[in-house]
Amino acid sequence: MAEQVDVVVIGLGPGGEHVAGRLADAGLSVVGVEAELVGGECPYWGCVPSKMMIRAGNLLAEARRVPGMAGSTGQVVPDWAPVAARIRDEATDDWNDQVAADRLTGKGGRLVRGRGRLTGPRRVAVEGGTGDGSRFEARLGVVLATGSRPQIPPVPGLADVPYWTNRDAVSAKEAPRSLLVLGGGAIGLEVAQVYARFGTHITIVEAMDRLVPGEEPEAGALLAEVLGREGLVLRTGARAAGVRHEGDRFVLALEDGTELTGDQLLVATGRRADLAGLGLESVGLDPGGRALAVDGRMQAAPGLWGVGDVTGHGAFTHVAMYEAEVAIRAILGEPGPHADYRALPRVTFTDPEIGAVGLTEHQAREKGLRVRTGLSRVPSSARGWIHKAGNDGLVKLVEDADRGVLVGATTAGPMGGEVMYGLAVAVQAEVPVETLRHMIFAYPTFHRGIEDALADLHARESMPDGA
Ligand SMILES: Cc1cc2nc3c(=O)[nH]c(=O)nc-3n(C[C@H](O)[C@H](O)[C@H](O)COP(=O)(O)OP(=O)(O)OC[C@H]3O[C@@H](n4cnc5c(N)ncnc54)[C@H](O)[C@@H]3O)c2cc1C
Ligand SMILES: NC(=O)c1ccc[n+]([C@@H]2O[C@H](COP(=O)([O-])OP(=O)(O)OC[C@H]3O[C@@H](n4cnc5c(N)ncnc54)[C@H](O)[C@@H]3O)[C@@H](O)[C@H]2O)c1
Repeated sequence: MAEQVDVVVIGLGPGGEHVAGRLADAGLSVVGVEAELVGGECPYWGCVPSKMMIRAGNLLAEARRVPGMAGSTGQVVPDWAPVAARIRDEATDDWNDQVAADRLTGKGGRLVRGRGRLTGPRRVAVEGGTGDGSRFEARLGVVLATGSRPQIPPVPGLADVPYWTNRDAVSAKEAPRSLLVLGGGAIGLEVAQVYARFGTHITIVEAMDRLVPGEEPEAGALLAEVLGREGLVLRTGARAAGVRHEGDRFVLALEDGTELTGDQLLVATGRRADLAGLGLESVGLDPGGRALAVDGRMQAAPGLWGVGDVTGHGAFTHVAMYEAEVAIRAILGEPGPHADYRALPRVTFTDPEIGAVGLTEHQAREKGLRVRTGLSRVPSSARGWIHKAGNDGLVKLVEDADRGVLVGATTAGPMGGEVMYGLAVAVQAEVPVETLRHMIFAYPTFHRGIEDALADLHARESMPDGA
């Protein structure tokens, strides 16, 4: 017999936990089903521990910038032990989710441990865990918030070697002597730069012709220059032909015949939703898709919603939380806008940070917009010049020239992610570029680079093609 409840949430990462907690708070009877840890990837193996690592790596880099700027530091001696200890004790409670589980039950939600699967419209079965065999019928419906998992490329031999994913990279007890990194995107670059700062010899292999290929080419070029200066070996436009594990070493063969070796191999080649096993076919949906298709209110089918990485709108905690809010409103029957991704912000927390919002120049041109861009460099700004060591960065603006509004922007540099915020407002609210150009920008902030980029944009207005 299926137990009657109001809502079942399958997967309690940032998106699912938020939906379950808010709906329980609102007085609904809510069951949250979780196969691993309540809280999901972000707090235990993603955002939080990786940003603790980055904080530590950045401290080392700043200390190394002292000579010539503020005296001498003697020698900075990196030690991974306090980083690993912070991640174990402060971030993850040694990968124990009791605090998060109590947070949900404290709001009146019920936690069922196990793997959830749809068995029909508004029906869920749980397998494994302490909830094994439970059956639920959800009066209002089911929310799928099952996240994503690493996408492992079909490189010959890869499946047979003990490669690292993000989970191993954030839970390592010591920094490896050398690390091969497959993938020059967000995870690969954040992790690679940290470990390099702790003395690990890094080689990054990226299939596309530049780093962070989803972002502006100027951002990729900037990171390549900085990381190269810091001693990381970069192989862009390189395809892996095979992997083997010999003794304790990984050997990564590239298509051009080069063989790279390392003590560890991190595979960071993207993440994707795993729809198989969720029982989507029982509600007439395709379990073979790349992501769960949802409408503007996060609805995938009558009585079925999806939030977070599973929807494929951008694998970010802030997207999961945003989509959770949209779904919560839909389930509670509250008014509010549909999901809107025009000003989707993202930050790659390398040093320099790469902040970005909305469309890149390429994406804007692909959409058929008449595009004009403006660029400024952080070292040429007053604050960048004062900052000196570690001042690499740029601001790039992408304007829809016909409408006179920004549709995208990139802010790379010290605190690049924070500098992006004002531009996110401009993209979201469609603030006219003319209005932005006549604002007062505080002196000498990093965000004054936006004023310089706006001036560059204006200067290009008189050019023949406006580009
Ligand atoms: C190394 C790394 C760094 C990151 N850094 C950032 C960052 O700085 N900023 C940022 O915004 N994002 C970052 N992300 C991305 C972020 O972690 C994810 O976007 C976010 O966790 C997605 O939340 P979610 O709720 O969709 O899913 P997840 O966090 O993936 O959680 C899904 C949950 O569902 C559970 N589950 C899956 N299937 C079932 C099932 N059938 N039954 C029951 N439970 C199930 C899983 O066990 C998991 O707990 C990072 C990711 C990684 C890997
Ligand atoms: N700061 C953040 O917000 C943050 C940090 C880490 C992860 N994340 C999220 O997690 C997602 C996954 O991160 P990721 O770095 O794994 O993915 P990614 O999509 O950011 O980067 C993957 C990279 O691997 C490359 N690649 C793919 N196949 C390859 C192959 N066979 N050989 C060599 N290179 C290959 C791709 O061209 C791409 O550059 C991100 O897209 C992001 O949404 C966010």
